[in-house]
Amino acid sequence: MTPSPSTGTVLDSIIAGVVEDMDTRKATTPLARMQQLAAEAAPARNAYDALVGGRDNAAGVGIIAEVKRESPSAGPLADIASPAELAAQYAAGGAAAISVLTERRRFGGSLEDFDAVRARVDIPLLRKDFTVDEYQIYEARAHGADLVLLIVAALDDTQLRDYLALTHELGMHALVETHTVEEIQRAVAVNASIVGVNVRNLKTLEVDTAHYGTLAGHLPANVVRVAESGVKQASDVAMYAAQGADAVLVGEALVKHGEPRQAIADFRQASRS
Ligand SMILES: O=C(O)c1ccccc1NCC(=O)[C@H](O)[C@H](O)COP(=O)(O)O
Repeated sequence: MTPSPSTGTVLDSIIAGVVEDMDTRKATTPLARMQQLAAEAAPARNAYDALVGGRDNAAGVGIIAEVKRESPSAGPLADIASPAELAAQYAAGGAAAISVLTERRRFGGSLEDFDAVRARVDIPLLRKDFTVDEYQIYEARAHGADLVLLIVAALDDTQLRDYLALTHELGMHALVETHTVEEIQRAVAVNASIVGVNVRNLKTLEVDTAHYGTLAGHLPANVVRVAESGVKQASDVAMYAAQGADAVLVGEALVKHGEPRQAIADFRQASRS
């Protein structure tokens, strides 16, 4: 059975704004032109390989380090004068990939931030947005993304399958984000290869780091397992790694940290057992 798409009020309101903004961009750059730009972009980097490296315990868990200016739950997080410089610090600290929020209204992100980061670092980049239309997937590729976010709660099964197929067709991977056992089952049913469990409930914004451990047993061994959100310190990363996470997505703790490069090195070190 295909559950109805997002019912959470926060998620619904974010998506409504995302669609309005996307329609404005479509008026400037129609789908056909965006498809052409995507086809002309340099080939995507292999984000799957970069993240599966987190299974090598000697290297420590993979860190997906996020460029996040603000959020619906916390408001303004950090005055990021140069997303490119922050990303360079992340890469120097050993991040496996970088996530750049491009949603404007609630996260203060933009494709300009994404472009600045893309121009500066050569590791896989996640275009972190609320994907609800194929246009955004072509757009991500046109801007040099290697990875897009597909939130299961925001998509019906047909969209999930089609958007994952398009992502792969364009040479990218998708981080398929879940929050419940049923959503994991839906992700697995479409053969998602990278599955995230977000410990932040996007309907209530409640964060419970114990939630990853509750769901981890439902993640098949053949997918790259990503624990998302809630990291405050290195011990949180160590906990996710001990529960089988191959990679951990960290936003707030890194953008608020005075030394993000060192923080990532510490996170990776803490996850080695
Ligand atoms: O961060 C939020 O408040 C938020 C609200 C509604 C939808 C999504 C939201 N965040 C997206 C994320 O999942 C996080 O940016 C990411 O996992 C990093 O989380 P954190 O390390 O807790 O900043």
